[in-house]
Amino acid sequence: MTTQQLISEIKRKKSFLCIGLDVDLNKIPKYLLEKEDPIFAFNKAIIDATHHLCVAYKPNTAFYEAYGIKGWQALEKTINYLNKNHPEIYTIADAKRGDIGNTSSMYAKAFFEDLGFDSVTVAPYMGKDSVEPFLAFQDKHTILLALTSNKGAFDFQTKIVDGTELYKEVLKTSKTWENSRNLMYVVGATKAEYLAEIRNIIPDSFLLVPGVGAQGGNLQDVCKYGMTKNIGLLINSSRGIIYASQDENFAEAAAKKAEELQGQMKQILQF
Ligand SMILES: O=C(O)c1cc(=O)[nH]c(=O)n1[C@@H]1O[C@H](COP(=O)(O)O)[C@@H](O)[C@H]1O
Repeated sequence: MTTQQLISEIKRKKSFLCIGLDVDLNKIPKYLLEKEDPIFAFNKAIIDATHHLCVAYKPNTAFYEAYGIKGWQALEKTINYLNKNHPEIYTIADAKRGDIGNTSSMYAKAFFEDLGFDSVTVAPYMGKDSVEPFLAFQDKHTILLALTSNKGAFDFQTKIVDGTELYKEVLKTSKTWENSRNLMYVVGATKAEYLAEIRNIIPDSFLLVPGVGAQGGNLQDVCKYGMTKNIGLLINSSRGIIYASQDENFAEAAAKKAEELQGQMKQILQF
């Protein structure tokens, strides 16, 4: 999907919500465990109940890899279900990959060609030649970790290197890479106060902003400092939406949580 198509969908749905499909078998309703594929059954119910409220879904691959071959098959069924039934929805493989060039090319093929995701999250630590193989794919986005939502972000990302914070160096340098127009960036919702300075470096790029909900990030603050004339934000919530209830009504409960966030987004988009 192109950035322009994503912007059009955000305007049409009055939503820049991304729902994280981080499926933990210990947290889903017990009766689903009897199904042939509990993970896919859970995802399908969540997608069916929430697709009109969000513009993106983000399965974090850890939650699938943890269940071996069955988990990977559930991930494949989930992306196929989305691509077939809701091709207008933007899909993010949250895999946080990045390796030497020829290995990164294989990661990119896995997520863009084999699975057919619109985007994948990538760590910048190994530099230009580890990221450019992802950027080479047309109409696919590479979402680079810039300033993450966790406490450990202060271990390296905010350290001063050659007079500037490391995460700012990541933002600046990545703009010089080939096909950098295909970049988006991760900035944690818990770091909203950093967004004004981040926007000085990347005024127009889309940001994936996780950390609203379970991690305590605030939607209004993120929008105040991070929103652009083309919105420029995808706000993710995973646990705060998908585990709203462990009863049979779990999908309805998730939709209610998604609707609360989407309602706030609709208000913000009016101004
Ligand atoms: O890349 C991410 O999506 C990500 C980056 C980051 O800085 N912080 C962060 O929480 N995430 C992911 O976003 C999701 C957040 O989940 P909840 O805290 O349950 O909403 C998880 O899949 C995390 O792995």
